[in-house]
Amino acid sequence: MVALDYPDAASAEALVRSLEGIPCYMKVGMQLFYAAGPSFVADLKARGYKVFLDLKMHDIPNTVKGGANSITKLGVDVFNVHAAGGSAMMKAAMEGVEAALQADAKLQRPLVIAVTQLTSTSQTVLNDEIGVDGSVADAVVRYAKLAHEAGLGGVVASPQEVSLIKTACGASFQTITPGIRPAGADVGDQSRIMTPSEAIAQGTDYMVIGRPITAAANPRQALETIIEELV
Ligand SMILES: O=C(O)c1cc(=O)[nH]c(=O)n1[C@@H]1O[C@H](COP(=O)(O)O)[C@@H](O)[C@H]1O
Repeated sequence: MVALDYPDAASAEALVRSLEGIPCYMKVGMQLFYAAGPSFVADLKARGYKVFLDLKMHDIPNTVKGGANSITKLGVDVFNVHAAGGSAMMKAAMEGVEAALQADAKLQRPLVIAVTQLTSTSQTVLNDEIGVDGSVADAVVRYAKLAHEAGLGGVVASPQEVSLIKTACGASFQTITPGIRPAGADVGDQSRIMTPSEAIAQGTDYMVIGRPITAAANPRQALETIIEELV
């Protein structure tokens, strides 16, 4: 999943074109969605791309239900909420999806996933700033179980936690992992990272990769190199 973290549709479109023909999901996050809106998503879908709409909803259940309803009508393949919103909020998201599907049989069912602990969150930040005791891994697994029980299809976590999540929630519970950094790549603001091949070895279902591709001098070559190293 390629993170299209760009300020406008034109720059994102240039990246999409440069990757033409390589099978990957396009992830539209808040920077691009707030600037380019639903029409950019609709355009990607019309051209046959799989789309992960990463808006990380976290609000009261009724508001998230409405948000999930609107997102489902956009026809995206994957979208996310924050597990920290709790079980009622996550169940409300699923209700919003169901209502949209019942109203329009032509809509596809999106995979709804929950963000556990952001991959930028370190052990120190979790304990000393956020004030959550215990290990990051324990906090991630707790959120994963909550999301699983609420009926979601998977979670966003670091590849470091994939095997623990699969053990706790089952092999078919999907893991979507950012925090991917090829050896020697700039870590930036990420904290819990792994290389693409390490993430695959952990059993991740989807890798989310942004700057290692988008900030490269030749993004297509950067993605092809990552893929070549995996096969
Ligand atoms: O939900 C996400 O996609 C997400 C969750 C998380 O915990 N960490 C995380 O980095 N992301 C997103 O994944 C992408 C990672 O981008 P890079 O760090 O540039 O590879 C960004 O678009 C983030 O918004």
